[in-house]
Amino acid sequence: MEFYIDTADLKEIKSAAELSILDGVTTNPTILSKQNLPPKEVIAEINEMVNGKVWYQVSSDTAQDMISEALEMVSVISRPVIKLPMGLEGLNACHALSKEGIDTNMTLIFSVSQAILAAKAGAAYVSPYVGRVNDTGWSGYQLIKEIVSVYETQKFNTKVIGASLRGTHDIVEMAMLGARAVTMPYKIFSGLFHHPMTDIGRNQFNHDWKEYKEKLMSQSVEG
Ligand SMILES: O=C(CO)[C@@H](O)[C@H](O)[C@H](O)[C@H](O)COP(=O)(O)O
Repeated sequence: MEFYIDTADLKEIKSAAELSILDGVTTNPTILSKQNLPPKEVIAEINEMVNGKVWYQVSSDTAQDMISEALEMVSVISRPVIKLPMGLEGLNACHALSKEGIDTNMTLIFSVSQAILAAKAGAAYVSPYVGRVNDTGWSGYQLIKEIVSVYETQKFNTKVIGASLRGTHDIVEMAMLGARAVTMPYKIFSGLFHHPMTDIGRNQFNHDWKEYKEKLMSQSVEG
């Protein structure tokens, strides 16, 4: 299962990149708009910091413009994944870029039919927006389950990446439902390691170990 952080914040990326389990960084126009630098510079900096895939989402309107925008970004990324918004133009651009051997992701996926089209267009990944589906009163988990099942039945190679995830539990659900990848805000990523019982257990072990060593020391002094 691949793990990505969904951010363009360089401090967060630096800290996450220190962990060997990180597979890369995903971005979108909203995430990049929070930075005060031109997108190409931000993406190039992220690429320097990360030993993994860097995802860039095009924001042009036509397939031709999406392809040009993608190729410009690909020039500054070692392992690029180009995100294309679901729709006719996005699908055509996905097909063309995939044929050129560039990894693509169809994003803004809210239905199984969209996921099928993305796979047929050659997308390497599809991003169903789990949290946003849940927000509308439908089940994002059910959507993931159905897409994973259809991909297995049809033997599509496209990987499902759970996006718009809101908590640790979402990551566990994605793993259980068969999503091949997840992307999450830094806050969730850094929280995955922690559990209060782990902290209590570690403190207890450290305390007992210290007492044990002190006891051995005092015995050797007495002896
Ligand atoms: O689609 C991908 C990556 O495949 C993500 O970057 C995706 O854009 C983001 O996870 C979502 O836009 C975040 O959604 P939300 O938390 O704002 O609802």
